[in-house]
Amino acid sequence: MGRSRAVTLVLESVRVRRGDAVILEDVGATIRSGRCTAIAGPSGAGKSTLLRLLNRMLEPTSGRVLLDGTPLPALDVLALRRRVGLVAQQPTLLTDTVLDDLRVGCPDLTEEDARSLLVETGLPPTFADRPTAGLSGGEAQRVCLARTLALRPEVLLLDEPTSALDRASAEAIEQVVKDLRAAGGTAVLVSHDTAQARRLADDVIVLRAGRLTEHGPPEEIEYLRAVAS
Ligand SMILES: Nc1ncnc2c1ncn2[C@@H]1O[C@H](COP(=O)(O)OP(=O)(O)OP(=O)(O)O)[C@@H](O)[C@H]1O
Repeated sequence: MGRSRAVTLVLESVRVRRGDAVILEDVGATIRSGRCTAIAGPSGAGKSTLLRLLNRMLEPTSGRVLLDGTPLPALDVLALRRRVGLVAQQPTLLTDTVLDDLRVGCPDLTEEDARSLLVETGLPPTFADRPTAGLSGGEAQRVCLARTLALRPEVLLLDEPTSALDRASAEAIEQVVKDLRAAGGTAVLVSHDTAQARRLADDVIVLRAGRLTEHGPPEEIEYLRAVAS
């Protein structure tokens, strides 16, 4: 499935507050098009928060996020979320069967395409017929990934996509990221798995306590050396 084109996301002095708590402070970064960027850092550093800013699941308290130079609030939010698809750590399934779920944003998706999207994410094609109730966390997350891929996003945002998976299933997800990149798409991946970040990422952003402390190619990132997995 081809994706239309790669896009660049820019964060400008982004700050996120929740009550008195500062979750992100003065974060500035350019997420390059056609690349895979991994967001790394300790638990609670603000990684998921940063990811959610990139398709307006969350608004910054101050600062801006731009897509190809346009501030996100100037774009239609549903169109934005089709272009910049987020697969959350806690997946939400919306309908009764997997096939219906894959068709939520894409009603014309053929059964054949639905089954091949499932295979892409490491699930058997027969999964299309399964009820969504009772899926495991890892299965539900992969159905959400397949649902997002059905929209052919230009940017794929993945929050810990393999933390609940065995090695073979995780490899399927890593292949999805590689294929997207090979097709010119952009991926942003939150991962605690530093070996995975080294395998997949062209660029790594490190957050610590809400601040961006490192940004560059994996071989230059001290955090990946310090926290080897
Ligand atoms: N709605 C909220 N209200 C208050 N604090 C919040 C809220 N959402 C997130 N936080 C806090 O913001 C901080 C960053 O959360 P976030 O989920 O972005 O971290 P993370 O780096 O993705 O963590 P993990 O690796 O554990 O998933 C955490 O301390 C979290 O408790």
